[in-house]
Amino acid sequence: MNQLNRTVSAVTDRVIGRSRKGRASYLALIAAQREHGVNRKALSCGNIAHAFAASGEDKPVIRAGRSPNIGIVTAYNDMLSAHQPYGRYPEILKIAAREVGATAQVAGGVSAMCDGVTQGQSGMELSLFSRDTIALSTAVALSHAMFEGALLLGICDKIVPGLLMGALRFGHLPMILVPGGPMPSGLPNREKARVRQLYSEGKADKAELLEAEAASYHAPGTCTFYGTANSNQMMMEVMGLHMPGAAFVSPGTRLRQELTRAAAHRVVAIGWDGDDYRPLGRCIDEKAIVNAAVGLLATGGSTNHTLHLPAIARAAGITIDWEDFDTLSQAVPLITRIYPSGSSDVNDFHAAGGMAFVIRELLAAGLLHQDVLTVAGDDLSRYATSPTLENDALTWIDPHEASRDESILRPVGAPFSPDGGMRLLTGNLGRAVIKTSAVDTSRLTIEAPVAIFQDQDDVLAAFKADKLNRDVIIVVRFQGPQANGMPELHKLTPSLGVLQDRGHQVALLTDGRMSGASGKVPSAIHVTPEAQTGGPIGRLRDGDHVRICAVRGELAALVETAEWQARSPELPHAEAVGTGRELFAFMRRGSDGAERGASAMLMVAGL
Ligand SMILES: O=C(O)[C@H](O)[C@@H](O)[C@H](O)[C@H](O)COP(=O)(O)O
Ligand code: SF4
Repeated sequence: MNQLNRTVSAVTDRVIGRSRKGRASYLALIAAQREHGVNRKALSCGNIAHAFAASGEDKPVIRAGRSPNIGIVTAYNDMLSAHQPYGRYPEILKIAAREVGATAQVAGGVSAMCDGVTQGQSGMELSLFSRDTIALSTAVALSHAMFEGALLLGICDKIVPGLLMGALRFGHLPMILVPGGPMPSGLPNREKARVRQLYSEGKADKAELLEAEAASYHAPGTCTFYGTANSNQMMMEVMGLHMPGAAFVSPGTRLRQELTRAAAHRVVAIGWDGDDYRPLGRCIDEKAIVNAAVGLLATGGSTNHTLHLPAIARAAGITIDWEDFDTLSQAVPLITRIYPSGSSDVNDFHAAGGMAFVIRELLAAGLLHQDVLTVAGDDLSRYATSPTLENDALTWIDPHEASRDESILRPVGAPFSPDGGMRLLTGNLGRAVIKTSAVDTSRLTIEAPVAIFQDQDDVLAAFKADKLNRDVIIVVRFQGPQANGMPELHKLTPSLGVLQDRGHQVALLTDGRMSGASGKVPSAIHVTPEAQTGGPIGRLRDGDHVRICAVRGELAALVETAEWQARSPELPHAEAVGTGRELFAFMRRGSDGAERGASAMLMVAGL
């Protein structure tokens, strides 16, 4: 085992120290759940009869109660191309469970929003809190207590974080995440983005734009850019919660089917009464959380995980913050370039060596904890191998060196960038996050006058009216969790990209979010405290000069101190209604700050 990198070790110790109390009570909870919780043996005859009434050919086995019964929590729907393949998974998993003398039942379904369908629409204001809704639905599913293990079917943005946040509260159960894989590559992401920029300038019409979009998003499977969904898949590998190498194998292939089948077999093998019991709550410990952050930084993953990883960690009694990301970022090199940080997509990445290469490189450099509890074993190097079929049987091999493409994957010793490009910004405007891996190095410091907006549509109107054709920092505020649910403002990307391509110094400053697919325009996002709670971003006035510097980690309003202190922030905005937003008012009002993960559910639960 390689010597652990000093920074990774120090951050891990910091996280362990900070989490000591929370983690101890969490481990006590899951131990108590296992010993005295409501488990199948504690259910009444009536409870169990209701549970197996419709179980068909599995009824005698479930009724006898002597074989493991696996709960399937599924995020299937037809809105997410990534989740569409899940429609057939319950049947596949039930058959696979029977092959090892077990049974499986769908414990429950969870909601799943496609952020691509809601991007730029009012539905996006439900997106972040759909994560906690998924966590709540996961708890409802598992509260049937009929299960000695669970399989979690989820891939996209808020779904994996939500599934884990809910499932961790049943962390005494062994669980495996079961992915579906990326859609085949269509129109390259860069070409799609080019047509979008042309359309935003009126140089392409709606028919051309729809043609490009439909050629890019064209089949079942996850979108092929490296956004939050595919960052989730990377994280599940480095946290050891998938079957090794399952992340980016294509849907509808024999290998995908065998990996899905193997997950059902494996969750039984690591189950309740076996001698290889691997409960989820022990797999997700401080080392796994730090490994997830390292994987995110090394691959240029989605900024959304600076919200989701703290939230997942809290559900396991662990606290990680933006200082930890920032410190790790200075020690973890960027070793992959996948759109928006490069021109290749996840299929190219997978074909070039993919996660097996990344994990092998990071382990060899001591940047990942190797001695971790995973669903596949006690050594993360299991995930530095690639699944394949040999004589029709699933096996794992060392990744082929030959396929490595230096434009996509680099060794730790010769990275694309010496740092992971996820920085913490601090200053008199509060704290924010900026991702630099997709930003040209000439744009890491932007100092310009601000143009203040309360809504992304107002920005687009100003752009169309040619009012932004200059050096400018676009401020979109009242976009935080308590204001309107902290939507992604990714719809701004094409227009801001046009301004940047015209040679202007352009940046975005917001208490909202960006998509994991956003990239080239420097954006200081997740500003906390948010405007809605009186945060200093609310004091900015049109024309103020602001400096955003990702090199020094600075976020500063260049306003004379006395003047700055004398200003009062803009008053909180009225809450929107429509598209169900009023139903999420309790989550907005109870939400804590972005750096804690923006969750009323966790905050009120005292987690
Ligand atoms: O964080 C993310 O990765 C995004 O939320 C992503 O899931 C979303 O779907 C984008 O909106 C897709 O990109 P386009 O909107 O550019 O198609
Ligand atoms: S990656 Fe985004 S756009 Fe694609 S299916 Fe998932 S949520 Fe929808």
